[in-house]
Amino acid sequence: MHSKRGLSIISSHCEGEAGDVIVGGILDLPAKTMHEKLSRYINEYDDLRQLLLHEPRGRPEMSGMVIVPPCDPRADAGFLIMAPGDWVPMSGSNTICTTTVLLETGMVPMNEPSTEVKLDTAAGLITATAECENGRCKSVAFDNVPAFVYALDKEIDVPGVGKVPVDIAYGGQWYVIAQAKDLNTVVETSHGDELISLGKRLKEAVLSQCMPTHPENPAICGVNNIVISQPLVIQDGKKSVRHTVIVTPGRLDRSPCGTGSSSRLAVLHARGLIEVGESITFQSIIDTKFVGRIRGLDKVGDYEAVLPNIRGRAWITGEKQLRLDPDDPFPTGFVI
Ligand SMILES: O=C(O)[C@H]1NCC[C@@H]1O
Repeated sequence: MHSKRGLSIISSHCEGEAGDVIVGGILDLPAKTMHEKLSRYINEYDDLRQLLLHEPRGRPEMSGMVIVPPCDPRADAGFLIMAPGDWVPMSGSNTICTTTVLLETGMVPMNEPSTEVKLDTAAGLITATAECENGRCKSVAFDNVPAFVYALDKEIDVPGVGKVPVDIAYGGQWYVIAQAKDLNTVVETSHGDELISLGKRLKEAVLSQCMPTHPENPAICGVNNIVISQPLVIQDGKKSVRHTVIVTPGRLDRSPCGTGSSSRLAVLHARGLIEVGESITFQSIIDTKFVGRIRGLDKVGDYEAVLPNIRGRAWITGEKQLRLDPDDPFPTGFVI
């Protein structure tokens, strides 16, 4: 076997959402901040993202993480997130996958019954706490970066639907949140193609009207993904909401989406629907769950922000050595 490139990968999934964690075969690109490091990887290693995530090696329904040295001295490790459409500053399901891989492979020492792991990301420092038993992570809860609302009830003209109110919020990535009933749809897998098409149209329509921009880092701007939601339900005093997230360039998140759920915590708090310390269950389109909680309040620039905590579980699914044959006609894969 002759290879031009090789990557060592531990594969995993978090609540159904696949995340491949690259543990070897890619060198660090030193930088002062993780966001600068992310920019260097985008400029110098985007071929590796395409190699891993595009067909025939990858598929749109997965992400890839690169473990790198952190820039913040408080962190145990850094990681950068490759999505099928681009690189993103933060991801919830992938934080849970990465924490699980770091602890279950011994890259970060595991302590039972719980281990705290500090992870440096391009969005900021994340603290993950894993409940550990017999060498395994039984759950991972992470303190996300502050989440805040950019707009509530913004009227958007969606082609083929008409005017619908949407919320726009940041939770580590930028989200547009719409109600399924306003789009004449339901959050069910049988409506998958329709949900993806609506998500793409919504994203384009929002971007033609505004450009959400992070006040502390203007490079974090635009719209990453779309949340389409069923109404919030209160049963026996417990709050839950079923939603799906249309991830760029157009596929459904299998998990309840940690950054999307964080952005929803900011919106729910702004609407007076959830208090600090209260929990809410976010349910994905395949019925998997994250538990979200607001652990406190903060400010980001002039925006009132909430401090989200998101809990879920990941499982390691295998190990692989990805190779690039010098004669392979698809060194950066292909997208259909
Ligand atoms: O949990 C999340 O934040 C995400 N899952 C895949 C797409 C998003 O990054």
